Amino acid sequence: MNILTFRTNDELNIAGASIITSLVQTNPRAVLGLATGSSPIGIYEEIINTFRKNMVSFRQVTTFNLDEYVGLPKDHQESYHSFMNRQLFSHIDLPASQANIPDGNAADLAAECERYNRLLEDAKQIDLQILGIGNNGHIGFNEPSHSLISGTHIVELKEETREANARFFNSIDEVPTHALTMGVGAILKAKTILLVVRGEGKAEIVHRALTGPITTECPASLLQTHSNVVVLLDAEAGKYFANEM
Ligand SMILES: N[C@@H]1[C@@H](O)[C@H](O)[C@@H](COP(=O)(O)O)O[C@@H]1O
Repeated sequence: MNILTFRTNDELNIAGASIITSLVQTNPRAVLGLATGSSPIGIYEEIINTFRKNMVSFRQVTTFNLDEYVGLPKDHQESYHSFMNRQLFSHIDLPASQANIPDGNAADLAAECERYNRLLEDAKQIDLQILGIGNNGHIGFNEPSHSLISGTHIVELKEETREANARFFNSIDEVPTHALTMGVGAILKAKTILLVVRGEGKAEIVHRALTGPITTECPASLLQTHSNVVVLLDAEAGKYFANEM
């Protein structure tokens, strides 16, 4: 595992974006796994800057997003469809037909999970998966549990996750109770995983996940079993690693 701590957000964003853009420059048909949340936003901004300088094209890239809320209209400000359009897709040349996000409004959610699993299988392997980490150690929306699910599935969000995400809504009552998420198996199948964590609030959980026991009660701890994980931390999130590097 390659754990990097950055003094400034700019440095972190440039490093994260350059890992992704150099992958796409060398492999224009790369398959990218994308994440929402506040952590990847600065990296997406840097990717857009690189695109605007005509240094990279996403025309042949395929993307898979990790997750989506159930029952939130696609055009709701906080749906992950809206998030991705706002933060990345509307600014680059990725064809809409190659950008995959689970449909949390599908009439048959189980069939939607199957459809998403099939798309992932057809794509063979995600070349690079961007990840954040939840306050409770979740990845995507794979919540702590006594067992984890490998494929895309419906998940009931933990109260603490709804509380953490309530900051994006008018009140916690508006935060959906369920989501569709790629499973931990699909995430770990990615060739490279890029974990991005920012802020003091995440310092303890990211340290526990990467150095503590590997347990389904902290889904991010399973990243320790993957052979190619790059971790980008800001100084605050990385404070417990300071003595170890
Ligand atoms: N489903 C997303 C996760 O994929 C993300 O990692 C997490 C952390 O978000 P942030 O980066 O804002 O801390 O938020 C949500 O719960």
